[in-house]
Order: sequence, then C-alpha cells, then structure tokens
Amino acid sequence: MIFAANFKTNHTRASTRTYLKVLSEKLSAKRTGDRVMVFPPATALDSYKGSFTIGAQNAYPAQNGAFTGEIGVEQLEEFGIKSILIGHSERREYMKEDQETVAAKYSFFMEQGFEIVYCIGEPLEVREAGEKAVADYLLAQFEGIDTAYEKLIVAYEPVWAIGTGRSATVEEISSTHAVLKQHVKRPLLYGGSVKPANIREIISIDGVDGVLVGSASLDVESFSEMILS
Ligand SMILES: O=C(CO)COP(=O)(O)O
Repeated sequence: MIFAANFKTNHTRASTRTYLKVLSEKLSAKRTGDRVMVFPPATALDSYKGSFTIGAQNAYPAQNGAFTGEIGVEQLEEFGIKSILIGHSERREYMKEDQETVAAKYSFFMEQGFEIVYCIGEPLEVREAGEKAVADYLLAQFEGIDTAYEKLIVAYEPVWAIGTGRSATVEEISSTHAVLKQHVKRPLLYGGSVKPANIREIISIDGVDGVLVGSASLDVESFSEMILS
C-alpha cells in the first residue's frame, strides 16, 4: 500500500521538520512493502532522512529561468526530490491549469525521470449524472498523458469528496477504480476525506493500491495511525 500525505498550504518548515522526525520514528513499525510519501509546501522542502519519500506539490516545467514565483528542477534537485504531484483538482480549479497545461507539465517531468502522482477526479454534477459520465470525464483527464510511464502513480480524488468530510462510498470507489484499472495499469490511489475511521475499509477495496490524504495527514499521530493500524 502507498500512503501519501498532501499538506497543501499547511505546515511551516519548522513544523514539517518536527512532523517528519516523529513520523520517521513511528515508521520503524511500518509493514514491509508499504510505502509512505509526504508532499510538504515548497518552503519546507529539504533533504530529510527517513523511510518516506518527499515530493513536491507542484513545480514549473523548466530547469530554471525567468519564471517569477515558481520553482523548477534545479530547486528540487538541491534536495534530491524526484517525485511530484501533477493535476490536483485544486490546481486545475484555482490556478486554472487546463488539461493542456497539465499534460505539458506531465511530459516535462516524465522526461526528467520524476515519479509522478497524477491526480484526476470529477465534480459533483458529473457524479450525479451517473457512472458513464464519470468514466468519460475521468478518461478525458488522461488526454496527453503517457499512462505507460513506469514511474506513474494515479490518484483518483472525486472533487466533491475533498475536504468535505464526505468520502466516496465503497461502491463508488470500487466501480470507479475498476473502470480506471481497465485503462491504466499503474498503482491507483484513492483520495477524498480519508481518515483513521475509514482507512481500513478503503484500502481493503479491490483496485485500491493506496491513499492520498489531505486534512487527516496534517497531524502526524493521525497519519501514522492510518499507516500502522
Ligand atoms: O485533496 C486531497 C489530497 O490530495 C484530499 O484532501 P482531504 O483528505 O482533506 O479530503
């Protein structure tokens, strides 16, 4: 199983350091084969030691250059960071990243050999339109994406389940993952209101290879409980 924590715009450099120190101690009890990833904000990126992978929540598709406010590969390489989240619904929505932008970013980081956690997910109105609408919407989010890339991890995160406390149901996760698995033969994570109370149920669903956790990952006790329970 893959347990990934997306801090979003939470935690500072100091609190991330403390968090990862505690996490590292807790992970001595981790099951062999389980994998832990943490995506802190850009200002907290560093070369941390522990049995987890640190990734970037975002970066600009360039080595370096005149891209005010952005970080590129050079800034990630300083800390040995080779994992990145691409396509998160919050970036698609608030930062107006369209499919073309997302696909260009994906191709760039793939060429750089990064491990990519590629996020897809449908809004509520699409979910309400039924399973066929959901499948069409999600598959369109693979436009321009090389799904055969060996360092790709896909994260299915229904937009209506993110930060709402309302996770998708077991049936919804199960049927959506089954559809996605027919198209993409890579690990598939579920994200959206995953918490200690529902994690076991979610990771026991067929076709779920792990989770991408926001709110419930911010507290190290809660995130470690999810990994170790
Ligand atoms: O967006 C998410 C992870 O990328 C999920 O966020 P929540 O766990 O807060 O719903």
